[in-house]
Amino acid sequence: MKEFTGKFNVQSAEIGIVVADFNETVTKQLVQGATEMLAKFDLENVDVYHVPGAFEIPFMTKQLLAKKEYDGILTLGAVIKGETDHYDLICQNVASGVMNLNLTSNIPITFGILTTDNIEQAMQRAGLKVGNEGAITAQSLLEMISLSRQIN
Ligand SMILES: Nc1c(NC[C@H](O)[C@H](O)[C@H](O)CO)[nH]c(=O)[nH]c1=O
Ligand SMILES: CC(=O)[C@@H](O)COP(=O)(O)O
Repeated sequence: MKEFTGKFNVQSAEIGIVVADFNETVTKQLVQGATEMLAKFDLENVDVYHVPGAFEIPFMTKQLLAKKEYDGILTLGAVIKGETDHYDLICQNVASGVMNLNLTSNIPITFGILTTDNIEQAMQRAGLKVGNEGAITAQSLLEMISLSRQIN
């Protein structure tokens, strides 16, 4: 039996980050967590693209897939429930948009977009008690890049 894991052939990987500035108090922490994780693997040549909100993430990601040569793309955002069903529409469409791009591109795209009931839950997942989703998503991206390199 031959097993493949994503541990960790990521030398010189070119990474793009697409981050939504909506709920910036949270998302800037996600970017920090992600960039600190990437720096642990000496990956400091990271491009960060800021979009207004999570809904704009799939479009910007699609643009990067068409115009840049990244080894992987990281999407970061924080969608926090309000009084209306706007939250549900954004979450569903952004998640399916990112997944569709994953399935049609030849590089991995990871999903670091928080979808929470309130700001407290989001902050907990941006570096407080429950870890940093940006760091977690960055590590997942590196594993996928490494795995891709092993099979290509
Ligand atoms: N309410 C949140 C939004 N809303 C904005 C949308 O993402 C989008 O920018 C707007 O509808 C214009 O197209 N975005 C978030 O990232 N987080 C939210 O909680
Ligand atoms: C996720 C959202 O779009 C949400 O924050 C908007 O709030 P509301 O539903 O109260 O308009």
